[in-house]
Amino acid sequence: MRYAHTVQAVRDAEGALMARLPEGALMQRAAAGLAVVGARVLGRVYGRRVAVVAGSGSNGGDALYAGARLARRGAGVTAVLLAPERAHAAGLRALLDAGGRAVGAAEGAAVVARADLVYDGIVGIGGKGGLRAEAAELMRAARAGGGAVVAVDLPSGVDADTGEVAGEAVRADVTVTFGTYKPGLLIDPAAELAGAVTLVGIGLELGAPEVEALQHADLAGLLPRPSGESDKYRRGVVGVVAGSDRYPGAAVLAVSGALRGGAGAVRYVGGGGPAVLARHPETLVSSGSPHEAGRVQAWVVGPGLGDDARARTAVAEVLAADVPVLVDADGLRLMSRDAVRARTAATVLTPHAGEAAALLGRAREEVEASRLTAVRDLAELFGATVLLKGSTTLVAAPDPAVPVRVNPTGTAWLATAGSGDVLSGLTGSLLAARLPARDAASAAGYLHGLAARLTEGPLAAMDVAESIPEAWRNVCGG
Ligand SMILES: NC(=O)C1=CN([C@@H]2O[C@H](COP(=O)(O)OP(=O)(O)OC[C@H]3O[C@@H](n4cnc5c(N)ncnc54)[C@H](O)[C@@H]3O)[C@@H](O)[C@H]2O)[C@@H](O)CC1
Ligand SMILES: [K+]
Repeated sequence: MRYAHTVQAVRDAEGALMARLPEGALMQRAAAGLAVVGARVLGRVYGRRVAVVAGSGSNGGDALYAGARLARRGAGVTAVLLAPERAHAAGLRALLDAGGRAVGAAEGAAVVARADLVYDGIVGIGGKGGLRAEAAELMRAARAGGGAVVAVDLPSGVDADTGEVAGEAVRADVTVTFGTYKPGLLIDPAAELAGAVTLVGIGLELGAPEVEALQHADLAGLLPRPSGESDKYRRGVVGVVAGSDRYPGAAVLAVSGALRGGAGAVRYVGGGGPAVLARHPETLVSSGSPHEAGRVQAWVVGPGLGDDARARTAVAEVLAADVPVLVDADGLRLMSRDAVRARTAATVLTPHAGEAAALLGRAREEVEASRLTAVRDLAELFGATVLLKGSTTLVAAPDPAVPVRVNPTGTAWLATAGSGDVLSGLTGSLLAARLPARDAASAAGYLHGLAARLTEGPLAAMDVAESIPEAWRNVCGG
């Protein structure tokens, strides 16, 4: 698991550790890691040009000490001080002692433009709001110059706790973060600015994370494996209420996701039966109402369902069932909040940003800019597990004390019609296999993103479904 903690949690852990360590020890650990990564980025240190853009806080101090380490190895290091009178005094002294030099911001543009490596030590977890004009201009010159930009702790200008970007922010090639990931390094729009993120341990003892990201090994532990005694009911039967005479494709895609999620059988209910059977003859198809379809251990309702009276009744009926339910797409528009809140079995909602915006009464842009807030608010409002789809897919549990999961897999090619239908079927299948809601949603998001990556390049939604078994093998090793 990869964990991300809030600024407050980092500050608390830092305070506890600093009380036991000699002064400056933590900063030296941070600077050592920063210099190692800088040297790796440079390849050869001796004779290379390094610029250290330093603000007034400890973030600048880390960068100045790292600059001193590289200067001792023969790099030509110049600090560009944004607030010369408030620069980290001991860090600056170390750099000058090691043979580096320092200039003010006015001379900085030429320095960063020529540098092979630029450290962004403008602000770290103490930063508020976007970059100020002078810093923004300097970092634009750095990018135009073509040297590698290495952000110290996080790209300056991004919000560490939320991943929001209020104004201009640094676009880094590499970010070296200390002690733990910060939510902003994992959640867009900020995550996209962080480049490749390296974690440097500094010995912090941290409590519960704010955000976490599953890794391969976590997933292998979560996914169901059939045993010798498994029959279809033990493995779980998932019911899919999706598609319609007009939109049979969504039914086919949701069923194809469900068939590859480890459930023992898939029941399909709705008007898309002939299309489903043509593609997936193993499906148990019926055209009546959900309650007449026979036993299921979980329901998926909504993709391509339309919004007529029959669709509305089907959503209400499924929500009244005492088994886990996933609601997607049209189902999100047709469901009643009271009906969702009244449920005792798990509910999973899987909106994209536009659907989340409609449910919250916010603008879509606001949801995209503040994804962490949006997913938490939705989970609380509906008392449900919410998977918010998008460039960084997030999964929140109704209990705000539970960490939000951010999906580390996926590709921009996934933004294609029907890929959400596959995801809903896959998630429903894992619910039927009795995974808890948050695990089912985050494991499905992971497999779905991995399956898309494995198809390498432009893809159709059915390609994603067909790559799920390979993604599963990739995770579980067979
Ligand atoms: N917390 C920890 O455990 C450790 C922290 N370290 C470093 O210390 C950093 C935090 O240091 P600080 O608390 O001094 O805070 P920062 O260095 O992040 O920034 C605070 C300073 O920047 C100014 N500032 C805030 N927003 C600004 C903006 N938008 N533009 C320009 N200036 C702005 C503030 O007035 C303040 O002077 C971490 O990010 C990390 O780099 C490391 O030395 C290692 C240990
Ligand atoms: K920074």
